[in-house]
Amino acid sequence: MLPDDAGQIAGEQAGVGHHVMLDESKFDLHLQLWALRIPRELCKTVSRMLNGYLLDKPRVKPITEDPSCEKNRYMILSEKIQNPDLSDIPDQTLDGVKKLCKIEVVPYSLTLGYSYWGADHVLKQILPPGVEAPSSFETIGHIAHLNITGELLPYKDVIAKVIYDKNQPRIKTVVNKVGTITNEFRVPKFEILAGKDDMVTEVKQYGATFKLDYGLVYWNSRLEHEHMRLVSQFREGDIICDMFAGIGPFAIPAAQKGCTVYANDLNPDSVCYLKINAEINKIEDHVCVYNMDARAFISQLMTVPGCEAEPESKLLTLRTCEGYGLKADNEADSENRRPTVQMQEVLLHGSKDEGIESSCLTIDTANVAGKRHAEICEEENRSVDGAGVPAGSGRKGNMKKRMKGPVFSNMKTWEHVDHVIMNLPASALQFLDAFKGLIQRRYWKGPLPWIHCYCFMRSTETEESILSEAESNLSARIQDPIFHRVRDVAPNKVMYCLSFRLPDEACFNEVVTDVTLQSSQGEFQIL
Ligand SMILES: C[S@@+](CC[C@H](N)C(=O)[O-])C[C@H]1O[C@@H](n2cnc3c(N)ncnc32)[C@H](O)[C@@H]1O
Repeated sequence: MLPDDAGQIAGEQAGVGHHVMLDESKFDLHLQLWALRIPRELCKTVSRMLNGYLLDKPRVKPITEDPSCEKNRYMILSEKIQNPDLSDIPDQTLDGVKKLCKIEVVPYSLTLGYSYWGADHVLKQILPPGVEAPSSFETIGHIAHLNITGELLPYKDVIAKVIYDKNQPRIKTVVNKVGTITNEFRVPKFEILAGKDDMVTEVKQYGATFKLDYGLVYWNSRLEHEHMRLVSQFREGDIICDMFAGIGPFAIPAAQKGCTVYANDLNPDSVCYLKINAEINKIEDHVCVYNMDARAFISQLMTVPGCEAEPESKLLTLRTCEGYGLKADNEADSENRRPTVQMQEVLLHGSKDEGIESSCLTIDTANVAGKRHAEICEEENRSVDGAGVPAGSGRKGNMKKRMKGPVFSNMKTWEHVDHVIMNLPASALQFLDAFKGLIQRRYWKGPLPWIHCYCFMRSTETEESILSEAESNLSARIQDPIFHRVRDVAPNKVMYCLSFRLPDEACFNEVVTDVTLQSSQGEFQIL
């Protein structure tokens, strides 16, 4: 199909070594054809009559302008019509045409160039025999993500150029993943191979829009179905904690569904885009964004703040002291009764983020009213320790915004949460220990949360071994675990979602937490 010297393309280009150039002219295929000059008004009828004898090539129209006269058209004949006497066409067909008009045969040259051929075809010519062209690439907005390794590496630039050329204007940037992901934010390193150096893009998933910098945050379009599968299990009004939220592919659709979402990520860039996405999708009132380690995050949400715990604490302090033969110091200063997990800076601030800083401050509690009847304790929460309340920069303007109407701080996450999402498959199982002794029974209302913990299962592992790891980290038996196979990540590695109801014994802390007691020798804490 390609011109005679096309066979040399691979050899020549491979010979250049690590910088393979693409000579587009090598792909030109010159065809010497015949065409009929036909009055334009007869073209439709004649093309029906000549069905099977006209040029039949994808993306090439067999009827074209006659450069010498605009009243006529050229009808390009197929390559199989070799002679200008048209002896390759049956007389009967030709007679039919002749009855309509005089037939004039003209030579027609056609060049099918580089732009004509598809990417697969071009790549096949470029790569040496036996070297397989990349069959597909991941698309993230305007970015094409390639994973070129091994024997294809010397051809990476030329492959990228072909993919760019053949997919523009949709694809504007072609990148290649470099090395394996080692950083905790799960962001690969990329090199830009073709197109513009612009990693900020937008993707759509089930009606939600996500803006992201593909070079700075984690994103995997292949998880789209999983995001939706999980969110479909949530109900309007549910309270969701997303411990590893990324830029929000669970959090945003959950909020769109009317859930109240506490979304956290350690990567400040992910958090920045999470807030932007909450804004873009107009659900900033339903998403409260945190930027901290997942353990600290869940601990902070589940810890009963001092203002709530105080009366109980005093009572329990007395009881405990009886048990331990200690004298309670009910006058112990309020500082010491604070939860051991301290409030951390949550929202990004600075002028850049000002517009979205109030994103979690005006939640419509009507949505959750049916499920939660939280008392308003906003001021106390803030003044004592603010657990469960996202901290702002402390600037006056923000405080003002916070005072308005029903807010996220009305929520008492230490009383109820419906679902916890843990999508950090490489290590989420190890984070399950964060739930040990976290929830206080006397404050909790309703069933314990569902935990959706993502993990990888290697060929040496089984559902039983994963479950046993989860149980060991929780220090509790898991009842009725549900394993959902998410996707095959590598030949011997499968991503799973392990869902289970947090077991009672994993989390309830019967003994007083964070209550500082005074012994005769001095002060100590029971944890
Ligand atoms: C596999 S990604 C999942 C992101 C998102 N849930 C999704 O489905 O696209 C894991 C995320 O966890 C974040 N992460 C890693 N370690 C963390 C930690 N210790 N605490 C909180 N977030 C963490 C990373 O920055 C990353 O965005």
